[in-house]
Amino acid sequence: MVSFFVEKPQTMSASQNVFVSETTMSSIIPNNNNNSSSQKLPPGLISISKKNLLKNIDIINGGSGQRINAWVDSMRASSPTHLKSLPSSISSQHQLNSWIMQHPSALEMFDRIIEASGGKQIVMFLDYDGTLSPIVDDPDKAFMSSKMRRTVKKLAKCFPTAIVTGRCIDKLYNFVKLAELYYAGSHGMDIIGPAKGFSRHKRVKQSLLYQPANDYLPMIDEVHKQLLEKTKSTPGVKVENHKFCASVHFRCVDEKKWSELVLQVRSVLKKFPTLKLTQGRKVFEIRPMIEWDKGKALEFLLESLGFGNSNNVFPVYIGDDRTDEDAFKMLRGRGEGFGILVSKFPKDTDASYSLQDPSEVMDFLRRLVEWKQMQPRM
Ligand SMILES: O=P(O)(O)OC[C@H]1O[C@H](O[C@H]2O[C@H](CO)[C@@H](O)[C@H](O)[C@H]2O)[C@H](O)[C@@H](O)[C@@H]1O
Repeated sequence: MVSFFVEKPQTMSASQNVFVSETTMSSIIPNNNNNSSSQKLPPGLISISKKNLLKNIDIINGGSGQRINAWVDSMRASSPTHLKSLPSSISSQHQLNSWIMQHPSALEMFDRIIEASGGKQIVMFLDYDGTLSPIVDDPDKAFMSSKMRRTVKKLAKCFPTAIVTGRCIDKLYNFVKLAELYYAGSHGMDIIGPAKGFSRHKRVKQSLLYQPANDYLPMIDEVHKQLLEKTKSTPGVKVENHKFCASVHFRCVDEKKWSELVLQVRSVLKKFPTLKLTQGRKVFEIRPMIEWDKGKALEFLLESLGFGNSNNVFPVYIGDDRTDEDAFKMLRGRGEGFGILVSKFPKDTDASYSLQDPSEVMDFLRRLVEWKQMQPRM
């Protein structure tokens, strides 16, 4: 259930408090909150196989120690560098090589990628944390290097470029400071287009494109407040308000305290049945239970750019996180463009290529800029 390499991203529903493996969805859980046993899936409601439902039934009924352990296992698995999450067989060079063969380096395959784009309009989608900036302990210090900023600025001159992130746009903009980009903050629930004016230091007014979770604003404020209060006794925890979602970081929480943290988070979420919980890199993400994610944001942006029904577009999405898988999957489904996973470790992914870290991301973006600048102007 929790092996990092074989499972798709997991979602924990706040309303039902069950683990849901998105790979095994088959039948639909009746919505306990409205006593409906209808088989119709309301927007945002998740489905789960009967087998998994039975397996997780004790969570619905209050949860046992065993289930709390499942949460903790999943927290361990959220970091591929965590030794306990690495099945021993994966450590073999053979397995590693075979993963790399399936997800070759986007740098090494650069020429083939350009060939595949076949003269179509390349549109760039970039995740922020772990993609444009290195992962650090303090989320408030996840600075982007000036070299990376200059590279992204040049990239945006060559191709429409968007940053798609779990962070809220204001916090993200403080790091990126590029008014010429599209931004999809709060996991794509806050989308804005490039500003007309430019300012390096101040966020100038940008055109608002889309906010599908507007109704949830007061609820996110409230859940953020309650999470802060509830978790304050746990050393190292960090709770962030990202406007349309909230994050509870456990990167700096002693592993011995993880089950305590799970209980704290769960006790708050029980009161918010229309919020769901997903997991990123050593972080719980609390999000509205609506059918919207980074993949939907990508699709929305392509449509806004005029490529809704066009086959003359080649979107490239670069990201490192479980939440980026929604965008990778969307691209696979559309059959155009592809995803690039930023990871040094094998992961189950819908991305086609890989890059090891943000410095390789920068090299790849630079090569794209150089290639574009060498093309004859149309
Ligand atoms: O979609 P992203 O741009 O990748 O944002 C996802 C989360 O990123 C941040 O957390 C991650 O980066 C932190 C700084 O390096 C790190 O300390 C943390 O462990 C990572 O999970 C951000 O703080 C979260 O709120 C975002 O949801």
